[in-house]
Amino acid sequence: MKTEENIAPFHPGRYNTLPMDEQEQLFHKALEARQKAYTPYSGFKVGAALLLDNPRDIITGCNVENASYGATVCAERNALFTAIARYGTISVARIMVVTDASPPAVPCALCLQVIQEFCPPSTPIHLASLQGIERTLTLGELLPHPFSSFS
Ligand SMILES: O=c1ccn([C@H]2C[C@H](O)[C@@H](CO)O2)c(=O)[nH]1
Ligand SMILES: [Zn+2]
Repeated sequence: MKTEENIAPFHPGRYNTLPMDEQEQLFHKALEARQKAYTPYSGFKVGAALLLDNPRDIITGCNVENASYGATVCAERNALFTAIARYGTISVARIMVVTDASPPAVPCALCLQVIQEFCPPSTPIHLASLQGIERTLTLGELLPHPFSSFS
């Protein structure tokens, strides 16, 4: 698998490093989740894996489409809602998103908006193809100006 170190857009030292075996585990969990995606309409399968702190756990999600297209749920939101349903309060250390696209797909703005409800802007989001991580950006880089009804 590709490691962050050999990917140009990733600058080593920008993020707390994750031991390679944990990074690989997160990637494989996201890949596994992706295989369960229900995508009869787009055929575009997405897997997401959240690495949680306290307790340390990995929660995954896949996209689930619907004949009423707007009822589709993305993999990232599915994973996040699953984590909240399980634990209530969560602390997300990082997020892995896997698709078969290279260059890698970026989470949609709806997902980013939902992620920012529960995660700080410093949260690393790994964007992976089937070969491994291709890019890592923070939530704040991907969504610098989230909607807030209080701003
Ligand atoms: O952030 C995103 C964007 C899209 N999709 C899914 C929804 C749909 O099933 C397919 C095509 O848009 O990709 C995700 O899972 N995550
Ligand atoms: Zn989305």
